[in-house]
Amino acid sequence: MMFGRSRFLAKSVSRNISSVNTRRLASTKSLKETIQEIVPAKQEQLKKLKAEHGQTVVGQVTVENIIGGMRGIKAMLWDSSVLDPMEGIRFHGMSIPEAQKALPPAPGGKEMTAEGMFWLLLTGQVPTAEQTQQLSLELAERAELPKFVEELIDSLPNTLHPMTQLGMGVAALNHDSAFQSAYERGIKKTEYWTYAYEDCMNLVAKLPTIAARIYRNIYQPKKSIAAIDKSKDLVGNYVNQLGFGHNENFTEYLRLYIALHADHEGGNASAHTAHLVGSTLADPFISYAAGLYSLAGPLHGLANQEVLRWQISMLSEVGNNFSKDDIKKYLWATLNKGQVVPGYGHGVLRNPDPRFVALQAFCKGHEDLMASPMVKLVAETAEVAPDVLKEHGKTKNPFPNVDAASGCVLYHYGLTQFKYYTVIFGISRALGAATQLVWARALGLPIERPKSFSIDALEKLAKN
Ligand SMILES: CC(=O)SCCNC(=O)CCNC(=O)[C@H](O)C(C)(C)COP(=O)(O)OP(=O)(O)OC[C@H]1O[C@@H](n2cnc3c(N)ncnc32)[C@H](O)[C@@H]1OP(=O)(O)O
Ligand SMILES: O=C([O-])CC(=O)C(=O)O
Repeated sequence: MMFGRSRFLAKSVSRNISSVNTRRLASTKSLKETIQEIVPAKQEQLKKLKAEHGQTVVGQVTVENIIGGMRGIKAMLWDSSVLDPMEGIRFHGMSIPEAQKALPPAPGGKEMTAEGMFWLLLTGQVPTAEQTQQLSLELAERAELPKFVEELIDSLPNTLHPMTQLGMGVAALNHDSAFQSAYERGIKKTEYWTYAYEDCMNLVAKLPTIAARIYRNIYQPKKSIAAIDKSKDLVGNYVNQLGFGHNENFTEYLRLYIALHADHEGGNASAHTAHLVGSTLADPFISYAAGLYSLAGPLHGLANQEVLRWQISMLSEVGNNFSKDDIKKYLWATLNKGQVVPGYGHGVLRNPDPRFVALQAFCKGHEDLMASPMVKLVAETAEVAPDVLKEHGKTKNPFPNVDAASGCVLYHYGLTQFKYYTVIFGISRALGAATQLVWARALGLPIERPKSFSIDALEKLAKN
């Protein structure tokens, strides 16, 4: 039944969206077979592009671009998603609502899944329900951690930030890296991607197991962790191991959350870091561990923890019967202290983030969430903040980003430990980073190494 429905939707979606020549409904092939089939054509496309248009100018670089963190410079190759400043993210050309319609849900669910998004990012194709279920099983079979990684995580003090712990656990997985050992053996460059793929599958499969262990160790140390259930999808198992398996709404929310945060083109700090480290031929585990530490900064992924910290403190000041005026005053107090309003602004976006919109739509579809003071406060803050930030006059984008919305539902459902929130983002971003790591090796992309300038050299260049 689901097979037919998703097939129909996928066909209509692929007719409506700008085409990439690889997009079509996936066949009955496995994920690896599907990628294998696409690799030669992509390699050829890139080779031709370089040979025929290698010298085409795509933009100019100003002194401001260089001083301003390279924002605005178009300088990265990233196939899986593109961010439009006004419209937001598209995954292989597919907007968020289109992906929500096309990607098959988990059995019994409605939301798109991590597996469906991973398949779309890696292949540019919409998988069938059977293919995503097959992928779920494959990931579940890879989910178990090596004993020494469990012991490493268990040995960490519960005062160590969950993101620091996550990065350590992920980096330690490189003990068994297929890529690293194949490189040491001396494999051909054309074979790199298959070993990178093997590591990336293990990375995606084991990340939630590490993340759940960290949660239980820190916040529920006396409870045992559920075993992996091979009949569940990646998020189903993760939620179960977190101890929230009884709450289907929570599971569905995390499916949406993890699919939505997966990829945000190449230049965001976490994806870019993983790509940069991977370009040295470091294995996918240490490449992504580096990406996780980039995600752990408050201007990037850690903003979701900061949002909740800030909204909790606002709620304790304004009380449950708050007015828009109370929120406005609190916003000004934050700004007047010289602090940023967490969850607002963006390096590229110039409109409300469609991921924020999708998460808010989830809340609107659930009565219990609409009755939650925290969910209500987050929604009303988003109505008030843009005008305040416009009046404040600094930020180029006064609208909410995804981090403004992501934590309030977790909080409502009882995952109140906001220092943990970025870990969930980290599980998701692996899908995009892993996609790039596989394709960068398949396309033989070189080590990344932009040129830098000293202030004196720039000054001289500008004066001449
Ligand atoms: C998943 C994600 O990573 S989404 C982003 C998550 N981060 C946050 O929500 C943190 C709050 N937001 C910010 O700090 C910023 O908007 C960023 C980091 C996201 C983008 O930074 P930039 O590209 O430098 O933003 P922009 O060019 O608009 O900044 C101009 C000025 O506005 C300020 N500004 C930007 N956003 C905000 C904000 N939310 N509140 C107050 N001031 C802000 C900047 O600090 C900067 O001030 P300065 O001139 O004194 O240095
Ligand atoms: O695109 C960015 O710079 C930040 C962001 O929203 C993300 O990485 O999801």
